[in-house]
Amino acid sequence: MEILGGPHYAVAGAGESHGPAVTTIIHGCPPGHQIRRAEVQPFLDRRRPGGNKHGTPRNEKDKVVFLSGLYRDDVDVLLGGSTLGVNVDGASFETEGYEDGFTTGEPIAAIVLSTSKKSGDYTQFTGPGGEVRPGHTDLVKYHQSKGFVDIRGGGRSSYRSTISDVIGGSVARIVLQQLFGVRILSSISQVGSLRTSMKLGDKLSLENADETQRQLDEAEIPSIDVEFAKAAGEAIKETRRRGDSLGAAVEVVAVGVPPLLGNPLYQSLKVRLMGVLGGLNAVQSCEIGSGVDVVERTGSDNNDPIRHDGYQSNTHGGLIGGITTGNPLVARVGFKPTSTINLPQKSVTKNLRDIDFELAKGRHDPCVGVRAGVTLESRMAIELLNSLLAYQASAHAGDPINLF
Ligand SMILES: Cc1cc2nc3c(=O)[nH]c(=O)nc-3n(C[C@H](O)[C@H](O)[C@H](O)COP(=O)(O)O)c2cc1C
Ligand SMILES: C=C(O[C@@H]1CC(C(=O)O)=C[C@@H](OP(=O)(O)O)[C@H]1O)C(=O)O
Repeated sequence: MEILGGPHYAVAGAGESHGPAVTTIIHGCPPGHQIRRAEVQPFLDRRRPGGNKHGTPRNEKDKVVFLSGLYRDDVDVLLGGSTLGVNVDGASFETEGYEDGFTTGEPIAAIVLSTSKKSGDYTQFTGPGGEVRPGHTDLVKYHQSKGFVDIRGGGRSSYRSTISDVIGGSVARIVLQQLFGVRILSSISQVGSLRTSMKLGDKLSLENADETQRQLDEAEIPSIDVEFAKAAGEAIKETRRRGDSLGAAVEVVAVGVPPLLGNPLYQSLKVRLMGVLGGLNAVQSCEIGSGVDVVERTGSDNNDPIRHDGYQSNTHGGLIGGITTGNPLVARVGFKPTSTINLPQKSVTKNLRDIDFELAKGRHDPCVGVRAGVTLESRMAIELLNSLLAYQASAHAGDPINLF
């Protein structure tokens, strides 16, 4: 089953890129946490297509409506904002969504409508004679589903599916911030051969998290290095003009992480984080802490010295033995250049006839790293909250369980 996180905090999603909507259900959110729709929306705004001039020209507003799992006695506040309307069999129905309520522990459902589709752009991919984009899922999905596949916009394989990751991750990070002050940010550290001169993991602290997020939001592309962001923006623009695309690397860092979370071996937080970050669309690498740089070091260079008040450096990236140390969790994720490009390529049809492939139409991201950060943060939040709940369920360290 395709579930993100779990078994304690889990996010299920449904919906294809050109379908009517993306639906999300969150299981296992503990009760008593205030969730305001207006606090979740900004995370979706960072993910949405059309939100950054260096992303896809598809422009979705991606407004979220919450349908369940929240409550408060003051129903005017609970219902005071969004509505959801449908027209079926000639009749119209409209109802309120939840705007501001407390989690009840019941499943939280949410919906985001898809309203800016150009499905005609995908006719060249239709049927057994349909063409295959090298690097996208067209060929494998067609054969895996025995031809019964929604080819429009990449269907379920589209980055659009990560709306669910971001809704589930937003609720998780709000809960983690309310409980421990945890903050999770990301910064683009490389575009093509251009690299940043600074690392988010070296800069981010609980004290500067708000200011750092503001800088990231204002930069040309979300990076803490403003000069790099400008140069990278130019490189992306120029590459898109030539019909090509660029790869990128994104750092994702959590601060305020409680220590001792995570299993030690086969379900360790290292396994799970590398899985969810490394498994995101278009990702080809995921490093923790100093990552691949450790290969060239000696133990004496690489070990983080420890004093009574903690680790004095962070090559380990917040995880030892798959368990959090309380240091910032640091990961660096490498993205391939977008596969759908406007240059001629060698390919096949779905029934394996050789063709010279050329894209007829379409709206694509020229560098997927530009919009990827918030989804990496969300996946990290989901895994962290799941580990926290697992710890609370198994550590027998809490208060005695009393009814009266
Ligand atoms: C932020 C983001 C945006 C993306 N946008 C596009 C896009 O516009 N066009 C495209 O062909 N692929 C895009 N992708 C990549 C595809 O979703 C991905 O390559 C595809 O699902 C196949 O998965 P794989 O590359 O992990 O093997 C995007 C990925 C991310 C992370
Ligand atoms: C729709 C989104 O991004 C899409 C991700 C995507 C892909 O192949 O992953 C391909 C493009 O789809 P389309 O051709 O339908 O516009 C992007 O625009 C989104 O992020 O919500």
